[in-house]
Amino acid sequence: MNRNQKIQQIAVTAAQMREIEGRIFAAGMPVAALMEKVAGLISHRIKSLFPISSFSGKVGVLVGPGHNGGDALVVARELHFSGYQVKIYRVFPKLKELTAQHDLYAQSLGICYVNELADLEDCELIIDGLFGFGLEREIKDDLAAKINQLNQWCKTVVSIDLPSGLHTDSGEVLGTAIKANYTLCLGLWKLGLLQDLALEYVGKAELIDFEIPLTDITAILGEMPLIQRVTKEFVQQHLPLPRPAVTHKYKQGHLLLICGSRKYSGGAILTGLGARGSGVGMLSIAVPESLKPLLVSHLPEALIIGCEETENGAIASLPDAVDLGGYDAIACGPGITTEATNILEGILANNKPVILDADGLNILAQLGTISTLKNRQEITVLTPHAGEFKRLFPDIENVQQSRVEAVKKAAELTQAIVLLKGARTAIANATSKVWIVPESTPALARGGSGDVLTGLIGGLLAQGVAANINSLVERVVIAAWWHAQAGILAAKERTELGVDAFTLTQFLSSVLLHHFSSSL
Ligand SMILES: NC(=O)C1=CN([C@@H]2O[C@H](COP(=O)(O)OP(=O)(O)OC[C@H]3O[C@@H](n4cnc5c(N)ncnc54)[C@H](O)[C@@H]3O)[C@@H](O)[C@H]2O)[C@@H](O)CC1
Ligand SMILES: Nc1ncnc2c1ncn2[C@@H]1O[C@H](COP(=O)(O)OP(=O)(O)O)[C@@H](O)[C@H]1O
Ligand SMILES: [K+]
Repeated sequence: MNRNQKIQQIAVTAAQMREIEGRIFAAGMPVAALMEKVAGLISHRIKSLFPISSFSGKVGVLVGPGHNGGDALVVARELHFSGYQVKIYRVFPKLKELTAQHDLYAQSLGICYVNELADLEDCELIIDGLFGFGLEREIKDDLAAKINQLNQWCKTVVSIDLPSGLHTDSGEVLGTAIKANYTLCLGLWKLGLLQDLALEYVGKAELIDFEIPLTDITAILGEMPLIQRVTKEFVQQHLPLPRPAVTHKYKQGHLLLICGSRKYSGGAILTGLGARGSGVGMLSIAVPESLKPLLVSHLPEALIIGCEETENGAIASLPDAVDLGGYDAIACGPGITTEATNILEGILANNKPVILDADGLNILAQLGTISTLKNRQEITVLTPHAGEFKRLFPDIENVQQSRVEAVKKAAELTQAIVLLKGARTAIANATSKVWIVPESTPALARGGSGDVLTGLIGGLLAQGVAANINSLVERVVIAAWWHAQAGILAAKERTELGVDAFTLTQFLSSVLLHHFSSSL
């Protein structure tokens, strides 16, 4: 794996970034030299994103009191030298020493300084250098009002490091925050940029690599950082590809899906199609007897097991002939309704990897037996969205404000793999490792797309079990990435409104062709 691939996998908190920078400075790198280097890279990127020939060249630069403001002043100077018409708006009279020096120099060059935010209204491009990872307190009063005013303007805004006002770790808005079109994140991805709460503010985000030595990164984060961004390279490493030349269907995993009811029949089909997309060797689907013809017509390759039904058309029991021990993995939940309680108890008592979603999770919450999950010998995967998560873990607070912390706690509590769905899905296991899927699309915010994910996870897990892979969490992680990428590809072809769950299943193999065709 090359340097870029390695650093793309890392996400850091403000405290970790400070420690990493501290090592660089302690090793002798002058702070001023680093600022010059970093801001040089930022200027270069801004010049290529917004060539002076492509607009009026009028740029407003917001300067805060710390080194984020220092970066902004160096950028202002470089853009000025390149012919842009730069106006600097310094928001605070008091500046950190290095920032103050750049401020003096910019003044000496005759760069225009303005006294009011309103004086930047004729600028087409705004550079946000108010706060970076040093923001400690809420933004209030006058400054908050100015940021809100700026957000009302239809300007292109580039934020340095992160949009000013966002909490570096949680992505929470501290009072108010700048809505950026671009965020140029410096050195290493800040965790907050990967949180649902931040997304409305971040715009397109990219990493500006200023060559932090890998030794300094590993000294603080370890060889395997506890929080990882899921990258294409990671996925490629863990996909069940290429298949062994000599194999047969049972060696490629046998997955049992337990899903559907008279009321929710489509969920069973979508879960089945998600599993189909995984390439799993054998697929069995247990549904209420009356759904059998429907399932056979949609998934002719699957073994459809008709089950006795309750009066309301939910699965009452699995046929005696079904031996749960005969499957590599069992996924249960989509559309089963909360009547199927005994089914859930049965599969949890069985020692096979289990994936629980939707009503499977709701039953678990009703039973109040979440704490018994930690006694299971085999892995359990829980895939809640935020609502299901709150029902399952009522004692874990602030789920949306602190998704990474929440998912970590849930995994510790249950010793399960917990996947918290969202715009930036986060997955944790009992060793406190967290993976975040850094790219997705709101096109997926539609009924049924979660069912597809359950089937995909199930199929990848079953293949992993059949292949005797000793760590299976990666299979869950790659399923979440694959699912999100299918949404992205489908949205590119069909627009964000064109990605119904069935369509999503049709894009699963396109993802592999799109990203990995050279090695398939
Ligand atoms: N040292 C360097 O040369 C480098 C600097 N970088 C830049 O430096 C930034 C971090 O710099 P700093 O540690 O100076 O922090 P910031 O520039 O993010 O801001 C900290 C300053 O803002 C003040 N402050 C915090 N919250 C406030 C609030 N709500 N209202 C008013 N004032 C508030 C603090 O007292 C402090 O003076 C990074 O985000 C990045 O832009 C690095 O990325 C690259 C290397
Ligand atoms: N705004 C969004 N951006 C990206 N992905 C989203 C967004 N909203 C939902 N998703 C994804 O869509 C899926 C929805 O799953 P879920 O809520 O279980 O729906 P359902 O039960 O109807 O299938 C999840 O994988 C989730 O991560
Ligand atoms: K900023």
